Amino acid sequence: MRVVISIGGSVLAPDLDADRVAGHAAAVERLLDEGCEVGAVVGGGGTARDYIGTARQLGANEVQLDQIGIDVTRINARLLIAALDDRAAPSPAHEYEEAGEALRRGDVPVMGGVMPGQTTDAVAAALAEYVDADLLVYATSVDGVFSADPDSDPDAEQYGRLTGTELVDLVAPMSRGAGASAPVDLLAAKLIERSKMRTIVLDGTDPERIASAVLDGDHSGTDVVPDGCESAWP
Ligand SMILES: Nc1ncnc2c1ncn2[C@@H]1O[C@H](COP(=O)(O)OP(=O)(O)OP(=O)(O)O)[C@@H](O)[C@H]1O
Ligand SMILES: O=c1ccn([C@@H]2O[C@H](COP(=O)(O)O)[C@@H](O)[C@H]2O)c(=O)[nH]1
Repeated sequence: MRVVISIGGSVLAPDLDADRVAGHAAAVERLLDEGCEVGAVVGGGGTARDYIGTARQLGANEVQLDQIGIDVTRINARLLIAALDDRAAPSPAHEYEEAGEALRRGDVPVMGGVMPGQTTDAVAAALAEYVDADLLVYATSVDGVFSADPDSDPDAEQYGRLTGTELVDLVAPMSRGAGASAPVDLLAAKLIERSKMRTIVLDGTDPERIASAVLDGDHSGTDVVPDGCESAWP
């Protein structure tokens, strides 16, 4: 199975804890040992938001803020690369072709951001489409997609399953400024919708959950399925 895993910065590096990063690398290595091909995309988390917030106060425009965010995602990507050692390509891929070549060589390509105006959610969706992945997993800080932000609305209800179009409709009204938070960004949702990519959004704070979802289909997050698909898996 070929899988792309998007690891939120708030999941991989809410602080600088080597054991946490090593745990995520170990989950990726377990997938490799089970015969999966893995591509990884890493987000910027709270560190990116802190830098973006400070630069916004200094008058930076949104593209400049996005560029700062991209730099932080690439630093976080380097942490995962360090933990994966010789199983990863040695530096974060800046382009999908570069990532695809690493995957063909048998290395794990690790990407951060690539261009302003989006988040690493979209990078992961584009990489998954580019490499014809069988599965895309978003490991984020909440267990799936909810009817409202579960961090601020106690009545938010989790969706067990959504179609690509339902996901697009849900995230379309959400903020798109640099550093914004959403289960996935709008471009990612549109790429998932058009590629009919089998996608899971789950709580990835325990990296073993990511491995279980990929290897056993065992998770408690949200499945995103192609439009018109009645069952969880096409
Ligand atoms: N409808 C919703 N369903 C799920 N999460 C939502 C929703 N609306 C807002 N969110 C927020 O989205 C956040 C997850 O996205 P966020 O981009 O902040 O983190 P991430 O995926 O770990 O990536 P990173 O921290 O790198 O940006 C959750 O913490 C949650 O508060
Ligand atoms: O391709 C990209 C990826 C990211 N950004 C900017 O970085 C921050 C942090 O990324 P997250 O994926 O949200 O952790 C994001 O909010 C964007 O401002 C980008 O511009 N392009």
